Amino acid sequence: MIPPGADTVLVRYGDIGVKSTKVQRDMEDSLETNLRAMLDSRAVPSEIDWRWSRPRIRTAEVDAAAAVACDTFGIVSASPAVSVEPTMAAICRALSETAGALGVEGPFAVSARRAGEREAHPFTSEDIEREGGQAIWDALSDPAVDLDDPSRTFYVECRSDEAFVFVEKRTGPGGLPLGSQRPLVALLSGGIDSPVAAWELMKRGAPVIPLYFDFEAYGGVDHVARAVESARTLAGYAPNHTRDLRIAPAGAAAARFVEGIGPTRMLSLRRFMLRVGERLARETGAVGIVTGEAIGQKSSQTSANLAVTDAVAELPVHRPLLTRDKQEIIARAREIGTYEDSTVEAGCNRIAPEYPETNASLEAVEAAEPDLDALVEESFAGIDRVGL
Ligand SMILES: Nc1ncnc2c1ncn2[C@@H]1O[C@H](COP(=O)(O)OP(=O)(O)OP(=O)(O)O)[C@@H](O)[C@H]1O
Repeated sequence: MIPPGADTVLVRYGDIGVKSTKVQRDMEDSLETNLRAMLDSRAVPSEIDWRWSRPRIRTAEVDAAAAVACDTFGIVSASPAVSVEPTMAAICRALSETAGALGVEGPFAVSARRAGEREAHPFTSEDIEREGGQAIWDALSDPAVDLDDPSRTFYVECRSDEAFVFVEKRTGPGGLPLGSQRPLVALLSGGIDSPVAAWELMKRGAPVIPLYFDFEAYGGVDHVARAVESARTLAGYAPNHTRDLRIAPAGAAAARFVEGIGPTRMLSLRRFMLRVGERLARETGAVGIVTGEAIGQKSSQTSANLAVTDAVAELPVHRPLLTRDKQEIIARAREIGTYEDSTVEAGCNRIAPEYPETNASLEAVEAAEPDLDALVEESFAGIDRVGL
């Protein structure tokens, strides 16, 4: 719901606000840079005006700008607003026009916040709520007030230089600005889970370097295309950070594992992927790896098997979906727009053995495993980049 004449999007952040002054300032800089890049990449003409820890986006396209803000990591909520002079008359006029244009089904309430120097305004926030409420009452044909359970709340934010009227707070992702953490390599399969896992780490500020393994003869027909689409959707949240997908050839490794390893095959495959991921991390300055694994979701993801998988890695392996149920992951994938890219089961179905081990020991895996070094080097050397 957009007030008539809306010209500004008010933006709020959460976790950034509890940091020390210096960290907060650095994060605000990153947030502004990222927001600018997001607005530019989605072609929303706008200016960002940063005052009192509260970014304001000035634009004629408030709906589009609010949608962009709500896709920007670090932002908790955004409100399309109309800006007016910080006087009672101007505020009441804006409230009256907003109520007249949008109408109200059921009772309404006014919630006002007056900030800035006391002497800047000869009125309090309670005054705004009372007089503004009267202005709305007069503008409606069948008005009713319910401060505890309104069907619409009219918000007023009054600062010393400007006041804003708005009626909604759209929810953003929250988290921290992208780039406030060191990057991670994201193993991106094009399935449902791994794009969600990568997004969760991006939300906490870590840019990702997406890496897809092409199993060639063992992969599905459109696996590469789906991985590219998932990576492209993720890159849409990170236009100034993620610009390409790395594709590592993995057909030779898959063939070796299929021919030579029985029940522990998938664990060696995961260990191979982690090793290539680590090679890429070291080359790109990334400090860890992200996967979409969740405890017990597949035979390779039992608590015992994850321990064996991790034993091959020196860098930390982040699994933000570790404790999530599939339905929760699907809901998130729909929210962030990666579900459509990944609706066909991807990954390792053609490689999996008939009777996979669910409780492997490191000794058993290592005994069955060929020397990974050469396979890792070959795959790493063949990595290709696809622009997103
Ligand atoms: N082809 C691949 N390229 C890159 N990473 C992969 C690939 N296959 C699997 N992975 C990584 O290993 C994790 C576990 O593999 P699994 O077989 O469960 O994946 P999937 O079901 O194919 O895809 P997803 O986990 O994304 O739904 C994935 O979440 C992903 O991080």
